[in-house]
Amino acid sequence: MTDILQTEGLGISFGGLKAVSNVDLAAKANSITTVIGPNGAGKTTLFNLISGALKPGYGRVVVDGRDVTGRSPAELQHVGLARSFQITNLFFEMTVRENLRLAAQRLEPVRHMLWPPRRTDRAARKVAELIDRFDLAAKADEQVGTLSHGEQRRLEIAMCLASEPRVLMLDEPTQGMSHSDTKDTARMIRDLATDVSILLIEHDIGVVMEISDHVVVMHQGQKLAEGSPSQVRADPAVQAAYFGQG
Ligand SMILES: Nc1ncnc2c1ncn2[C@@H]1O[C@H](COP(=O)(O)OP(=O)(O)OP(=O)(O)O)[C@@H](O)[C@H]1O
Repeated sequence: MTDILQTEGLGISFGGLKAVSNVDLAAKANSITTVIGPNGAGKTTLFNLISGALKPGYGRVVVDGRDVTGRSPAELQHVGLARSFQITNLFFEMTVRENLRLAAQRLEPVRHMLWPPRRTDRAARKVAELIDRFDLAAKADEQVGTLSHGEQRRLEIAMCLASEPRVLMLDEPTQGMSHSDTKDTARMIRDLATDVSILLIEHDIGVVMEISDHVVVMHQGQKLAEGSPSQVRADPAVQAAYFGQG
């Protein structure tokens, strides 16, 4: 399998703090790569560096063989990298279908936007597919503000997929969810990896162990270990830095 996303010696410091220090990461196509680590380990900062929210101090970000270091989130969307910002991208007074329709809009060639009879085809198909895939049919015409927290989180992920990215970054997708919503969301994320490569930050170790193909452990800004879920779990350095905490 080829690497769809790589970081090479990536890092940034805030004053004297090495928040992310010289991190090499490689995510395989159509797999789930999960970044774990204790609070303050540098996971979110690493995501910010990859997704263009922060400019790296040094190092490179490569998506599908292209150097995209320092590009803006909008530019990265064009090379197929999308990041879910939890529920902050949702329009709460619009329906689920309308939210998805807006997110799918960029699938339409510009000439179709100017020619109404052809306009809806591809985006409408995508919206229908996402409603089905994310179990949102019963809520499709409800205002987003009336949905449960778990449904809103699922919709946010669905909206990221509307633009058909090749890499999807999810930052703690099960945070604040009930046990049953967590299980459903984990299953959906696992299913998604058949068509999109997923880079995940996840605190729920049960979810990490169940759905990850590859786990990268961060500690004090550095990559401490990586491997399969069971390899990482058995690593004494990881146990001391992370699992040993609980
Ligand atoms: N903009 C910033 N300015 C200064 N320090 C920062 C900034 N962003 C993050 N940090 C610091 O960098 C370190 C790494 O933070 P980061 O949020 O990346 O960790 P994390 O692993 O995502 O933690 P958590 O699991 O608690 O979300 C922390 O010490 C944090 O205080």
